[in-house]
Amino acid sequence: MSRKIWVFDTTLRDGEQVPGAKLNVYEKLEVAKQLKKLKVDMIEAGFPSSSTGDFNAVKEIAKRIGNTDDVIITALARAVKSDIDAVYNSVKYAKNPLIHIVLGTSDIHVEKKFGKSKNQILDIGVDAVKYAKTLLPEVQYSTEDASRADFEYLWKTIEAVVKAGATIINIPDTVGFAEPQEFGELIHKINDRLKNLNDRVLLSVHCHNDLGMATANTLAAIKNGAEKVECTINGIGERAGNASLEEVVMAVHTRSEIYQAFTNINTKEIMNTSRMVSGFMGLDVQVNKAITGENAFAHSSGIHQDGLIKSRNTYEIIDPVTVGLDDMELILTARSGRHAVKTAFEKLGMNQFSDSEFEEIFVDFLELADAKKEVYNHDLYVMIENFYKKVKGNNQDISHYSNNFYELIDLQVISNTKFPSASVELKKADQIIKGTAIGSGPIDALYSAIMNVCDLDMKLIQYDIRSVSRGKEALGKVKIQIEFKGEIYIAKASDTDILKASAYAYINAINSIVVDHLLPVK
Ligand SMILES: CC(=O)SCCNC(=O)CCNC(=O)[C@H](O)C(C)(C)COP(=O)(O)OP(=O)(O)OC[C@H]1O[C@@H](n2cnc3c(N)ncnc32)[C@H](O)[C@@H]1OP(=O)(O)O
Ligand SMILES: CC(C)C(=O)C(=O)O
Ligand SMILES: [Mg+2]
Repeated sequence: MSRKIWVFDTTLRDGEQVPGAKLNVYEKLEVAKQLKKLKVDMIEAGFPSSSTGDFNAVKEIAKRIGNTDDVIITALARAVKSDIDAVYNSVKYAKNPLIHIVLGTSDIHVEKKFGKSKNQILDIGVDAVKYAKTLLPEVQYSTEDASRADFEYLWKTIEAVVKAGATIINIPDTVGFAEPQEFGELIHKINDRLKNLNDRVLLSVHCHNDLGMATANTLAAIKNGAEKVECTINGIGERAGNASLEEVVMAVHTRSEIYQAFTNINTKEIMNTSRMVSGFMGLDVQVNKAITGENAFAHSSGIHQDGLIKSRNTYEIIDPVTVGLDDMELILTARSGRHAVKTAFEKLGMNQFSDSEFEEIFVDFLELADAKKEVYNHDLYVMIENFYKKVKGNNQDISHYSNNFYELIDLQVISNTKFPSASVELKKADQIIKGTAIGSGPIDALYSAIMNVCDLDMKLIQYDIRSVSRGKEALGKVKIQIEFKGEIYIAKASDTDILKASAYAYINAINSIVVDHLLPVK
């Protein structure tokens, strides 16, 4: 029988422990609002005793996001009265508040961190739970560093805090030391004893990714009786991060026959949540990251693209729509094969060529792809038009399409503190068009100058630049998102000159808009 797995999101507490990822109260509220849309069961909103700012953020989240029955709001406390008071005084505004207490259980923590005996630490933990219970009925106890603790002491702690009133027992693999088989066995043993002791207490896990096994350990725990999992969006968190929410949830969703479980998560909100967290925290998502990485649903090699065109399940185990994307992406590169290229032409309504003509076009395609890395739809128009010009003397219907695209001829950008300015020269059909602009910075000036030339009402909503190689000749890779008439256009370009890369990316986006909205009717 399928059972529910409770999803506890700690992006705003463990996730926020990432250096530089600190959010202000407004950003925390926005993320919490989005987590509610994602339908997580519990939100750990912060560590209220750490600063007045965090106390206020937790309080606002409790008031504004915790005001309905469908979400539990919690925050973390040490086994210290003032920390517990801070949690209580901030989460108490929620409809369903929970106090979360953490205290070490391994010999290393007990002896080295606290310099106390095991019995002393046990008493501190029990007293903390008893005190928290005088404030709220729901109390979670985290046995920090449980995976490195002596098992009988760990169990003695669990038994004592459950008797003191803890309603959730959380087993953390605090330093990501556990291995899936071993962690599964640990959870199995605890689950067995816990169900005999008090079957209303929820068994939870919290895994870290130091050896890259946070997701695997969390899933092993689910198989062995864990009822609640602690995760973060994009797997962010202390050091190598936590179990990634999207990976755990999509594994349970995709392989439910193995886990015999389900979660309440609205998977269609996964990408929105990932992008918001990455944007606010300034933490890029690794391109090949499972589920939320830029390439997770992008296919670029010919054999895969051919398989996908014939039947999507050849290389696709999750429909991208399930996680909130529009569709899979077939990226045309020099590794693409004939099936993918032909399909791309067909999608643009260009399939009037014979097989032998296509072979010639495909040679041109490979030449362009080798030079340009990624080939866009507007490149296909230009390519086909050039082909017909070459072989048939420019008398085909489609020959007027490329007259609508823009090409960069030259640019000059002056960056100074007072008036950063740019001038550009673009080509459209046989015309050379020039534009100038000032801006708040060099890229703003450059993009304003191009926009003046193209006269399109579009909005730049994201601009990312990164270096993709080392040294003086390093390539700058620019990725942008543009909004035009409510649609989002993503475009990329790379060049050793970052201003040129920025301009090429912008012009790629503009030409994609032209393909969709401004080409003459076929
Ligand atoms: C595994 C985890 O992720 S745990 C959560 C980690 N998160 C954080 O640390 C949140 C941010 N932290 C902070 O703002 C601060 O460290 C505070 C407010 C918690 C404490 O600040 P300070 O009082 O200045 O103490 P400091 O951080 O230097 O040292 C920690 C103290 O707490 C004690 N402590 C650590 N964990 C616990 C615990 N779970 N229960 C009780 N005491 C604890 C330590 O032994 C040390 O005590 P000592 O001063 O008697 O040696
Ligand atoms: C507070 C606890 C659950 C924690 O973050 C850890 O042990 O990693
Ligand atoms: Mg942690």
